[in-house]
Amino acid sequence: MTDTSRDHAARLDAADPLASHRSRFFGADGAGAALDAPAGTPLAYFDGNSLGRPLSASITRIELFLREQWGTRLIRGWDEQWMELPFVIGDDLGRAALGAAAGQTVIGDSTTVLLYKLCRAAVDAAGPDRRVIVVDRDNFPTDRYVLEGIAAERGMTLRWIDVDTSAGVTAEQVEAAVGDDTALVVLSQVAYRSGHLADVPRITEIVHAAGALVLWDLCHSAGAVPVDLDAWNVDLAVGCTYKYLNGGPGSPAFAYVRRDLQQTLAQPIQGWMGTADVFAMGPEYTPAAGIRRFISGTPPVVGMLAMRDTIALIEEVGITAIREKSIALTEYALALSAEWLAPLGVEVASPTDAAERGGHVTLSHPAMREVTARLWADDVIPDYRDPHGLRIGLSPLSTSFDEVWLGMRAVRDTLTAL
Ligand SMILES: Cc1ncc(COP(=O)(O)O)c(C=O)c1O
Ligand SMILES: Nc1c(O)cccc1C(=O)C[C@H](N)C(=O)O
Repeated sequence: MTDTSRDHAARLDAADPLASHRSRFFGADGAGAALDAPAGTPLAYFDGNSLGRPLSASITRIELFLREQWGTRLIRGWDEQWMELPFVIGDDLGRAALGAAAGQTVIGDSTTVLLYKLCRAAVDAAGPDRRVIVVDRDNFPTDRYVLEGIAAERGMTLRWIDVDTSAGVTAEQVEAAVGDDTALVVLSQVAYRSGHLADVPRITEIVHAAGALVLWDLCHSAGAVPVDLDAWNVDLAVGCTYKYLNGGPGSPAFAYVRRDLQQTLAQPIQGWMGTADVFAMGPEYTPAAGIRRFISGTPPVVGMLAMRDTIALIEEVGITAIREKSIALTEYALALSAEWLAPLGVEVASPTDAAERGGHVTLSHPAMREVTARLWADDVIPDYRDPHGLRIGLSPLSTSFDEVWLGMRAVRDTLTAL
């Protein structure tokens, strides 16, 4: 039996070693609704896995940038520091949250565009007998669509792994899907619908044993679950920065390319910023050595600023402590669901074992689309994903147990009132 009282949520917050970090996020101080937040600030925000809250430090950072960097240094800023930002921030992110040594992570483009660039480069580097790309049917739409496009462009075949929407891809399924015809496998570490956490090291090993490359989509993992790309011998990875990294709407994505692959991969969008000598402006494209070759055009500098504060915070707190809080939050949401929502017919559409779950949980009921619309009207913000899924994203650094309690109570009351 879970203690469903609000006092219990307060006790969990009091015992939470990460609780103080919540007040560093704009509009999220205190427990539950922020006392001094602008009108319309959510009572409970369960969508940090779609768009994270801003850190107050980022508001200051962006304002200062406008005044002291763009406004003052103007074009000189490129030489002084902006040109290197994709690599400087990439290295910071790699160190703080991806287990990636310097020189392998870059910030730029959207996840969709980086995914295209790396997947095209990977399949073009495969031998002529490797004409198959393996992907799961429940991978995020952009991953599936990008691969459909690449397969059509390159005359390749997609091999689909069937996955239940409340589960995720297993090592056994990947083992059965790969072979000596496989060029590339593309999977998400945390499934966007169910929150299933894939066994990245084991699956990576299986793909390598078949002689193929693997790309991991880390959109729903970076900043919420431990990632150890170098130690796991991952080939390629991409991910969003506007979710658990709080980079802001449309902030540029990150790409990881293992060092020893960088010289052999040719990415398809050959732009001047990826060349060996950008301002030589030579007659033809000569790719830069190293990770620079994976960028194409001018770095989106303003969009890269806010994520710096979260990356610094992750480094300060440590991803292990963040994961512990994340597990405690999802366990608490599931416990409240068992007490309050299961009797109303709600089912859990996420792994119940915390070791197999990322930072969000999905609760299923035929009325969830309608419930989500009503919750939004009441400033309680989860999101809805077919079929029937209320997705509850619990960003570990900015979410309190009291916020979970308030939001889950609102779900219960909304469902009851239908
Ligand atoms: C798992 C996953 N992959 C890819 C994307 C696409 O990212 P973007 O729209 O920034 O290209 C998202 C989010 O939108 C996502 O959740
Ligand atoms: N990128 C988004 C957007 O521009 C609008 C609304 C939602 C998003 C998201 O990121 C959705 C998210 N990737 C998902 O897992 O569903």
